Amino acid sequence: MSGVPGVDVPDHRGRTGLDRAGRALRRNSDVVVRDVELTSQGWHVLRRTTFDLRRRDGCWQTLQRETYDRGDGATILLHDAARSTVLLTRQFRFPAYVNDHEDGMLLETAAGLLDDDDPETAIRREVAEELGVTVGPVARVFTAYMSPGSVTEKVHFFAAPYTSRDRTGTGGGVAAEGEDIEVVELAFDDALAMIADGRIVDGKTIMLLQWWALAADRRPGG
Ligand SMILES: Nc1nc2c(ncn2[C@@H]2O[C@H](COP(=O)(O)OP(=O)(O)O[C@H]3O[C@H](CO)[C@@H](O)[C@H](O)[C@@H]3O)[C@@H](O)[C@H]2O)c(=O)[nH]1
Ligand SMILES: [Mg+2]
Repeated sequence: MSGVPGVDVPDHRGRTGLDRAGRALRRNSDVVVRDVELTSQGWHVLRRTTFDLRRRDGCWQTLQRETYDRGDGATILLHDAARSTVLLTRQFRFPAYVNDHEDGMLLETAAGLLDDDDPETAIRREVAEELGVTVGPVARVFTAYMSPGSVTEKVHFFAAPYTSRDRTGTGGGVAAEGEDIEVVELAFDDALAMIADGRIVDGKTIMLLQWWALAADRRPGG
């Protein structure tokens, strides 16, 4: 078959070859990729991959798995150790709203997709766009697959100090892309309490706040 958007002719975002991801993988001799089908190329890409997997008892089995590919992302915890505050975002998230969240308004650390940037460049861009903050040095914290059974995305986690002087813009996100982001400053202890009582329910945000709590003993004046 030819003339398939995203496969051999450009789709609405100019992409081709979207069915090729994974075909050449050889790193694991217990895995043989048989086929990759493009099942959807909307904003992001959904594939169905058929592969053989050698089980631990040596028997081979054939599996099909759907994989959602939206690229990699980055996120950052902005903290003011002197005032014991953190700077977060609040915005509407439809996937949470459609899955039981009361109003879909989620508190999160600033985050975004890398697009074509390296993780540090991307997170500086997102912090400026979403929080209106110009950050100095950022520290790499860790990198994590957030939903490895179905989503390819790796998220690069960062942390950086901020002060009120670094709040050089208003933030809010890119209105032309439909973003409407409230900048929310919280006392760190309140943020931890909000994890416990369910007012903070975003995974990356919980990870970074708990990392910051665990690191307290190692901080000057911690
Ligand atoms: N039209 C359209 N635009 C979309 C769509 N999906 C994403 N976008 C555009 O892509 C932008 C994504 O904004 P980012 O700031 O780059 O990403 P994010 O949604 O805030 O953060 C994502 O990345 C984090 C880290 O990787 C994730 O942790 C978080 O869950 C989230 O998915 C949106 O503002 C929007 O313009 C879509 O289906 N349709
Ligand atoms: Mg974002």
